[in-house]
Amino acid sequence: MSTVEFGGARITIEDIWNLAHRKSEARIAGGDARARVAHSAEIVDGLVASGATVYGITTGYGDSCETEIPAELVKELPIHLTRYHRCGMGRILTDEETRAVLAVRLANLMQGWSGVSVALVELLAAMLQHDILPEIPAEGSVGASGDLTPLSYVAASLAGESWVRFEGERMISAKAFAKAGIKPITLRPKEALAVMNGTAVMTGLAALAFRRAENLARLACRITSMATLAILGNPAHFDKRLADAKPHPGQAKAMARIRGDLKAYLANSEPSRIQDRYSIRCAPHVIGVLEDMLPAFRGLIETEINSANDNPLFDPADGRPLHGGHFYGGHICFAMDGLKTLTANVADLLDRQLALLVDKRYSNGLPQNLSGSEGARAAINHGLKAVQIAVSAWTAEALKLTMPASVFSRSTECHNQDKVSMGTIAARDALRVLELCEQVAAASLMAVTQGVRLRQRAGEVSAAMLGTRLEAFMAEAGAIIPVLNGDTPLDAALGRITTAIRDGAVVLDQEEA
Ligand SMILES: N[C@@H](Cc1ccc(O)cc1)C(=O)O
Repeated sequence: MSTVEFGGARITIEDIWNLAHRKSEARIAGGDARARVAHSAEIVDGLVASGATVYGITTGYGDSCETEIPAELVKELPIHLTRYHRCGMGRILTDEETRAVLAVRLANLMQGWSGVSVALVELLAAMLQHDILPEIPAEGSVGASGDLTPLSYVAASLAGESWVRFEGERMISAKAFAKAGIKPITLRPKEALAVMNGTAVMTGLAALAFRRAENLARLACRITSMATLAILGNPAHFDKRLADAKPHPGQAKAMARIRGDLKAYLANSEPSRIQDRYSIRCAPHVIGVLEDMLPAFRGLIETEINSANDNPLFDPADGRPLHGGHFYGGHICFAMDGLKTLTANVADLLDRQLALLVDKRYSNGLPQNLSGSEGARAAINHGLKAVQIAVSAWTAEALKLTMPASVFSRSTECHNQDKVSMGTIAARDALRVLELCEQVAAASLMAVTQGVRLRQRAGEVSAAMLGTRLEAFMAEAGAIIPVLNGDTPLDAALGRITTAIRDGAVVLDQEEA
């Protein structure tokens, strides 16, 4: 297993993905990184000893920042923060999502600006190593004192309170730690705030959503190539000269992938129509917007991962507390609002392609509903009729969720948090939209594969037209995509294909021709 080192090089989305899927192991870097963290904790110790007034250490939280905490109660303040914030509701984050959240928070705290101890970051790393996963309810964050409520479950579990999942069982974290041979910590001044007052939930979810969107963009190109072949469409729509004439790089990339897939088809066929409908001809223009925005989204997500985003921060140079608002998740919110709109548009594109494929009036000779049934029994078989209806439902649901979350800011917490990001809602929406998009992509994959198979059976697509790349894909995808010659329930197969897409197991050999 590879290692992701925290406190060393910049942490990437791929690092978070690999940790979330247990393909990598977390480790705290030695030397400077630990020293940085230790120094930050010493700054807090010094401030407490000096009797200085520091927000969240010697004051109440949020709007209660003018309440002074009696010196003898300063130590007790942190655990209170973890307790009163544990009012989360909704679904519990999945194992992958929870690991992503832990990993992002670890990356944030390792910056050395947050005043936490080495023991705390080591315990967070140990939770990842032992796979002790706090139960984090998804709802209750406005995304701008960071993710206070969901992260309170992480802070509480570090202190031995609150539920975790460990070795397939649900238990209080202290018990899981004992089983794993590690110890909970007593949260020191500032530590609960440092864990909770930041953007790690939305950012962890965003990292996962990003990877899935990236896969979806590639897959949508392959599905478009297969759909073009299935309707015997015109591969010249993806000509390099067209790409050069309007050179958005992401769009050009999508065009190049499709062109690469259809090289053999272009060389060995005559187009049936001078121009195909937009869902084919403009596919690179839909997928391309997503492709063009992904690098920008990556930049926003990775900057957030590699940032200190709580409050207050402590200047490592002179130990001064810096009171600011870095817990505000506006960048992640916009990335996720954008991502969900762009991915839902891809689902819509695939839904329209499927509408062409199942309809005899538009499919250029494919059987109605792509049914593979022949002879007298064809009358009782309905092919992918219901699958197409379902795809329309999934697409509509995805499109409905594209309402931007960021515009729903509302003043809360006695008007201390009077402008908030709602980034966590945007990230959750994005994941749900992706789930629906992956279902649409699974059904589309099933349909285009069926379409090409039917053409092969009818002798209308030869091996020369298919080319080696699509032939290999047909063989590989064929392992999970059933041949549909008669009506049969397709839910289990769709479930398997969807899971393979979500986990990145549908590997595409794409050449950008
Ligand atoms: N820490 C936030 C506010 C906050 C923290 C905890 C709360 O319960 C409420 C608000 C700030 O810096 O303003």
